[in-house]
Amino acid sequence: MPPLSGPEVAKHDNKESCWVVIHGKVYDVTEFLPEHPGGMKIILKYAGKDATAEFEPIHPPDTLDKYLDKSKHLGPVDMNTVATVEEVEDPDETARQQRIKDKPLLSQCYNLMDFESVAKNVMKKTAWGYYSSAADDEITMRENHEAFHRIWFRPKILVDVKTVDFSTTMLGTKVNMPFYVTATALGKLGHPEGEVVLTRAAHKHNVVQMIPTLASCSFDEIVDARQGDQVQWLQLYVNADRAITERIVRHAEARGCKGLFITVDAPQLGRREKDMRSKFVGQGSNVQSGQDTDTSQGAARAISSFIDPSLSWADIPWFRSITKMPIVLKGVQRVEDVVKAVECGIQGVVLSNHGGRQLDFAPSAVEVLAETMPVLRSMGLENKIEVFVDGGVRRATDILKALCLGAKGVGIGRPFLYAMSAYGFDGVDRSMQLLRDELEMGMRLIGCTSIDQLNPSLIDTRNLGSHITGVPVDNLGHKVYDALATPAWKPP
Ligand SMILES: Cc1cc2c(cc1C)[n+](S(=O)(=O)[O-])c1c(=O)[nH]c(=O)nc-1n2C[C@H](O)[C@H](O)[C@H](O)COP(=O)(O)O
Repeated sequence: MPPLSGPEVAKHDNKESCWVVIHGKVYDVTEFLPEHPGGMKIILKYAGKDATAEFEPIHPPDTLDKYLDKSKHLGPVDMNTVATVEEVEDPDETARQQRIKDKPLLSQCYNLMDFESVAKNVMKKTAWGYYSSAADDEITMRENHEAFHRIWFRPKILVDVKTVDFSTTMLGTKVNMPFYVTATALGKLGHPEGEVVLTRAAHKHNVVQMIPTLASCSFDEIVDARQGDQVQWLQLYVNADRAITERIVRHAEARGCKGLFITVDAPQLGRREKDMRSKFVGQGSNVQSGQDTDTSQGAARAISSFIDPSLSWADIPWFRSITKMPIVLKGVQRVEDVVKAVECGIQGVVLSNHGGRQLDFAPSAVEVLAETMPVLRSMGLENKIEVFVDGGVRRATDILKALCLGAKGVGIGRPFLYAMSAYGFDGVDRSMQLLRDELEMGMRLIGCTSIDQLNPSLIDTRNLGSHITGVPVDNLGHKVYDALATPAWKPP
């Protein structure tokens, strides 16, 4: 059968008959329109045209094979005859391209915040809006980082610190540094290759990568990018259709994942206004024409309608029945739930508030950690469960403070996304090298030569719980902090 022609495809450009072109193939998405989590508008914008550029960053390549009935796969099209959506000349985009050309040299990035600063300038609005956004007033996102500033060290002196070793183990895996690449969705919003860039950097530095359910790359692409005995964990959003969840978990175990991290702080994805705004701005033409644009759908809300809000402790035995992987609950926010996790036979928890992207005014992970570890020790449970933290970690001193409090390891999210978005693999590689250098310096200066020497006596947490205490001015953080991304309207 000869390929379809562009004019033929262009006839199907409405709600009654909607065909799109993706990677040179035609798909009839008419019946799917009302089910699209991102709403109908964004598909109809590309009806009868080539939608590849819009589709690619948000959807893993196997999405259509997995979720669109084969009868709707209409076959190849002659791409020379296909209309594209003429993007109106966007002066902002022209200016962004110039900022990319003018960005600092990679060697001029000296810390994780430097990458955030560059990323803010070079990323597309939608990508920056999605990565940098957090819930409501973003108080918890800022508190995550500021809480570390309320912890001070009590360093030891005259310790032979000639040789320092900051390797450790996490869920039985030996890693070179006590942090891992945590799960963050939609990697291709920041870099055309997406999460496999993080896979390569994690391999080079022998740290673990947590594969997100909502990755832009397919799960198998990310696993196939693994090298040697590199270890990966799976982050799971539980689907209301448990058969789909079971299939995902069993496949991850079969592909060699060494941990199942069930995200428990997101029965519904949080309300992230920068994400919503930038999605709104992303449909700028609607704004200019005064058309009503669906602003209820940031990227987050649009891609997460499958998540099951009914997930509960009652589901834990079922999870234990379908996998032998260690199970970790990601997004635990109070010590009572850590104790309950131990009672349920769970191997680990990540104390986390999702980078502030869920419940605003949730406590910082490090504050929950300071509350949790003494209780576990008093109950003789500290060795029954591995406790990880994530959120706001931007310095090796943040990592060392968490380990002194008793954390097994630390997850890092946005910094690696920003490094990837600004400089690709080289950016993530340098960010991990910078953390390595800071870890070595930090261990030496607090007088420790190995991770097992880190303990609560090396820190002063008396102010940790006082949220109104004056904290050192976080100049770097304030400089890059972006309260509004780009407002959907120009203030008068
Ligand atoms: C920055 C970011 C975080 C996301 C994230 C996406 C981005 C862009 N996404 S989200 O779209 O649903 O919100 C996920 C996710 O897929 N699953 C998850 O468990 N955590 C998700 N998180 C939370 C992440 O795993 C860490 O908890 C958080 O990033 C730690 O804070 P920092 O960014 O300050 O390191």
